[in-house]
Amino acid sequence: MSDDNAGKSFIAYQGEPGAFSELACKQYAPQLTPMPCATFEDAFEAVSSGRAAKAMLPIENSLAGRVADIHHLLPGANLHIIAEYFLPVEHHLMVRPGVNMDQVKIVRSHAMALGQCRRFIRDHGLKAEMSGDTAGAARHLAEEGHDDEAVIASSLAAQHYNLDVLAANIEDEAHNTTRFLEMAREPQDADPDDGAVVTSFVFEVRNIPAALYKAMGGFATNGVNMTKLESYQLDGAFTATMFYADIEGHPAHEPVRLALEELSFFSSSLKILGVYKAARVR
Ligand SMILES: O=C(O)C(=O)C[C@]1(C(=O)O)C=C[C@@H](O)C=C1
Repeated sequence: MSDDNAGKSFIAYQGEPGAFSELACKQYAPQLTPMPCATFEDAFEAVSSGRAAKAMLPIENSLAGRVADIHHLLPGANLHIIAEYFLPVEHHLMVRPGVNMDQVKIVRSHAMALGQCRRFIRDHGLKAEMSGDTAGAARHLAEEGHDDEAVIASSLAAQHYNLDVLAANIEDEAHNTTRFLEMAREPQDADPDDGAVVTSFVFEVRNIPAALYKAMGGFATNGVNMTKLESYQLDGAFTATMFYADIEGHPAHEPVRLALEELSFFSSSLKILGVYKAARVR
């Protein structure tokens, strides 16, 4: 069997079993076996090398905002976005069996998860400490934690590591949702006639007056809706900015084609990351 065939049934994610990313894999791609990876780079590499067919990666959350590392890694990853998936995220506070709330002083979790439960953490006077993923924090607590420590993670993680849930649904808002991107080695462009489509791309402009205004002009004049725009610096000199954008529509549609053409005229680089079915109408 070739390496490609060996990896065909796996979907890579960052974190340990019980992580929200694993939950997203199980819900969106139940036909594939989730493959835990220590870092985002490892998940990208699993797909590039053929050890996994796909990767499922969080890109943004309705409460805590963007997952910064993914935005930095996407442009150079040489993978393609083939789908998006919105996972409602419910957080639970869990402890070693028998521990009660009065004993808990420290809470550990992924930075994004801590950011989604700020109110609970503050109201209970807990000291927040970051860990690589929610489920890894749960495993660590179960294996070698102390009674003054708690973890914020999924109910799947509580079951997996046999922890007691002390408080359920502690996210700051009930709408707490994380948007995931499914990535693959080859593009799988959506059919232009198959309903709502998202096109994702990165582009670079020089840090000079009106550079972004000009780059965006074609989207305004052609009536193309932009649903996400993130910027980040490319070097320590702060002379060039990379932008990540999502727009509604397919490059085969005339307004999108014209807008992208105008963008490429005003930007120093433009790379389409994926053209895929919209999971939600924005
Ligand atoms: O730590 C996990 O459980 C993850 O899957 C990571 C992650 C994230 O990076 O945003 C995924 C979804 C939730 O928003 C919280 C954490």
